[in-house]
Amino acid sequence: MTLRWMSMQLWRRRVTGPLVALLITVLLMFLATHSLQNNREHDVSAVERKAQRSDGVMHPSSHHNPSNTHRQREQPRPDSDPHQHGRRKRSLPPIAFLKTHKTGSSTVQNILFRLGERERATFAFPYISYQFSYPNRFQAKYVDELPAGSSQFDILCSHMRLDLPQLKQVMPPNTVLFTILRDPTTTFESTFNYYTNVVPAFAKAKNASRVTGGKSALATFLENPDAFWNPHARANGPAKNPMSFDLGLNNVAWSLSWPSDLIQLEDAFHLVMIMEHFDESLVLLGDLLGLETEDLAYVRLNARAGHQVSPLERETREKIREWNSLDVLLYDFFFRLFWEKAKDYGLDRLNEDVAQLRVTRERLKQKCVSKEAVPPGELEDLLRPWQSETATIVGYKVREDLGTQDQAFCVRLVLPELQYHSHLYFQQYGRDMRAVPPE
Ligand SMILES: Nc1ncnc2c1ncn2[C@@H]1O[C@H](COP(=O)(O)OS(=O)(=O)O)[C@@H](OP(=O)(O)O)[C@H]1O
Repeated sequence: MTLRWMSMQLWRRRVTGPLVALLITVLLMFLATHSLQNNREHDVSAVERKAQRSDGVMHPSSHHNPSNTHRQREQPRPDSDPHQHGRRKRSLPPIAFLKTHKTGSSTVQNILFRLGERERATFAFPYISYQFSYPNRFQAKYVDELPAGSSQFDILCSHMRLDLPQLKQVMPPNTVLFTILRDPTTTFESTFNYYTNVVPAFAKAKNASRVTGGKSALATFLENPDAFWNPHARANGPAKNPMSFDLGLNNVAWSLSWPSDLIQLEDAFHLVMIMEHFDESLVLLGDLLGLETEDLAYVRLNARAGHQVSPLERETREKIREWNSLDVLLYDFFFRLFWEKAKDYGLDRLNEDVAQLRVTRERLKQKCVSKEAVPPGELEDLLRPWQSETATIVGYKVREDLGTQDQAFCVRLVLPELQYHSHLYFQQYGRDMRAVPPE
């Protein structure tokens, strides 16, 4: 069975699925009309409740934020709006961003961090450290408590392995859920090089490469991945089909439920961004969330030093695609869906908005950044991205001639994930984050 064939089957299901749903809806409408004619005393409030329940992607049966424990904010913040539980300046919908690994997700997260901080959103942070107990499947109990005065979580955007029903227990019903995917070849290459010492399958290949005379760890691994990979080792999750793994799919092997699991994801996600079309993705995101162009401006974060990234040879690319065939399927599926959404938005309109975003992005970069691609050794602690043992991650220097307000904005624009996370956590809870307990 070829990937192209499987991809076409999935695509056909997408087209036939809505047709079947339409037929069922027509049938139900007919039956409902019939029943209404026979029963004039039908329960209007039940219909309203149903309409409210179906108004969004999340339908939690037991919400993590029980209203019976709701505590009112004792001292509303200065710009409070009584209609928005005294917190928001704007009506931003609740947001859940599935932060996939090595896909440009830290850049997206930084946009959400800035937005959330400015809008005084309540973040759903991990109970411990920066991730929701990754690589375990997400559980509602991995989320820290709702802070005093907040009635719901507004933004969740830390790394997790997705479990939709558990996520629905945490976030409100009208949450906008989105994620980002990247070409499976470069995703895997980046994952391998960043996590060489962390993922056991990769570390084994690295050790083996020491005796294979000059071959890189990646080349050694790709020659015979199964020799290094134990699918039962917990930390080996990202070693094969890392994006499928993060989305909670079976990443080990194709299974009969895979297509329907994928369709479920399609139904649940409002948008799946494509890293190779980052700006187009942001424009669609901005449209979903009602954002201004300035809100979407960014600098590329968490990038490896240029000398560590060399173009992959054709044979290597093919081997990576073969090893990660489910990620190829996943990516191709959402790539097509992305361009369907882009067409619905209007391609001319999209191009215009992308051009405007790029002008804004460039203007803000000129205003804020004095030097880019700065090696970690030259950066002060605050602006130094976390370094893996096997990859050098570069950062930015901020201009020194800025006024206080501009400096506050510019530092946030380039602030690495861990520093920004700690800052927001402290701001939200008035205490430091919990560290991972020693094993
Ligand atoms: N806007 C934009 N456009 C293109 N590429 C981008 C962008 N933002 C981040 N990146 C690249 O994404 C990689 C880092 O991804 P993540 O931030 O998701 O990594 S992490 O899992 O949070 O560690 C990392 O890829 P590699 O450099 O190949 O490792 C970044 O360079």
